[in-house]
Amino acid sequence: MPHFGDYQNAIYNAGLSGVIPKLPVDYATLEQRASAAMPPSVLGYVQGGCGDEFTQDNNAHAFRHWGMTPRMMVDCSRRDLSVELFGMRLPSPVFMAPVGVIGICTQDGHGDLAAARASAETGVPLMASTLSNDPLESVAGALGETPGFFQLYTPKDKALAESLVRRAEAAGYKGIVVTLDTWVTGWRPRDLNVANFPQLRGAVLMNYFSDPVFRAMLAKPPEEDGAAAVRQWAGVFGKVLTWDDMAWLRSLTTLPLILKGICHPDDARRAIDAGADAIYCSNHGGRQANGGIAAIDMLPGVVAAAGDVPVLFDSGIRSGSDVVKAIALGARAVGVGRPYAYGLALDGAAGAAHVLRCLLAEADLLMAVNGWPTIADVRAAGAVRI
Ligand SMILES: Cc1cc2nc3c(=O)[nH]c(=O)nc-3n(C[C@H](O)[C@H](O)[C@H](O)COP(=O)(O)O)c2cc1C
Ligand SMILES: O=C(O)C(=O)c1ccccc1
Repeated sequence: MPHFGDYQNAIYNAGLSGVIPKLPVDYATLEQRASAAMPPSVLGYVQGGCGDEFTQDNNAHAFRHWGMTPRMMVDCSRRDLSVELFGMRLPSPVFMAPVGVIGICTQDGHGDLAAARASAETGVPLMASTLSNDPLESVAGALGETPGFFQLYTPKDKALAESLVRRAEAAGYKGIVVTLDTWVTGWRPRDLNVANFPQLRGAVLMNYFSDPVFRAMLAKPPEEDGAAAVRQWAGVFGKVLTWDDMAWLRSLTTLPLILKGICHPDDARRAIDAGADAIYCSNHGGRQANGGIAAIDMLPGVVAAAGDVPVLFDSGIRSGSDVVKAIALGARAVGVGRPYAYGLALDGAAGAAHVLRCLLAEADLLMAVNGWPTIADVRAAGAVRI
């Protein structure tokens, strides 16, 4: 049976013929390489966060304050990293978080398709953002056998929201992720200092421009008057959602409904009472609010409140060990954000696939060393504050 950890052997064996990995295997070097290669405006948008980026830094740093105790003399020669989610069996607990500018992370402007191909290649699901350079149908078409999820930014216009969800259902996505924390953009000094917001420059709006409800709002089609289409987008982008909207959100789809951005146990309980199928604990990678608490430190409270309802997690995952810690703290599945965006920027689909394979290899080998043959064993072992 192949293991994710086999990627390590593949690297060492290639070294015997003088071949070293095209991209680094660690996040710090990957980020450095991406910083040198990406256009400064795109890099600033991806790498930056809210305020002085304390929350963003803390998201990653906080993993150092959680530790795990190894167990010996356990037969870990076969490992199984698969998890069950919404009745599907996923090969690993890792997914690609929705990242709305991956379209412009590759030089050809088709980073969304490249991410979808990386998903097809690795079996790591993609959460396809509403903000995409290719229509959600084309992205779905590149996912191969790997299940995909559609992330909805709920527009002010309900008919447009419904149209996007119908399209996602028709395209075969397996769940709808509604992001709650970004109806307005957080204060992002890196972007503000260069007055750059890619969406207002017309980037990554193809799901809107291809939507019949959106197009009907325009005097002229986006192909004829791009500036007016962007203005219309800015006017319609972000609906202020309240709990009163929950019944409507739930009624939008019979697919699993996942609420992204929940960090407070009371919000988790309320979402579940109102029919959410999963809670997605995330602080948007520290891009939205510079509140200070690392997302991983809020995960245990959300997991306790959610009971049997699956909790997904992202914000600060930089390594396989981070993945394992998040699972130990109760996440059913773990999202990766910036790391795969850098992989895309440096080497397209192959770069993203490499980043994911490295994370999975490290997670698998950590489980092997620490005596946890399955994800259930990781969860049972737990993690402690150090
Ligand atoms: C450049 C960028 C764009 C993002 N766009 C979206 C988006 O369109 N929808 C969404 O729900 N989250 C979006 N996110 C947030 C990610 O889904 C995720 O919460 C975050 O990246 C996790 O933190 P990490 O990048 O530090 O791992 C974006 C994040 C980044 C870095
Ligand atoms: O950049 C982001 O994090 C993001 O998701 C977003 C999307 C649209 C408007 C503002 C922020």
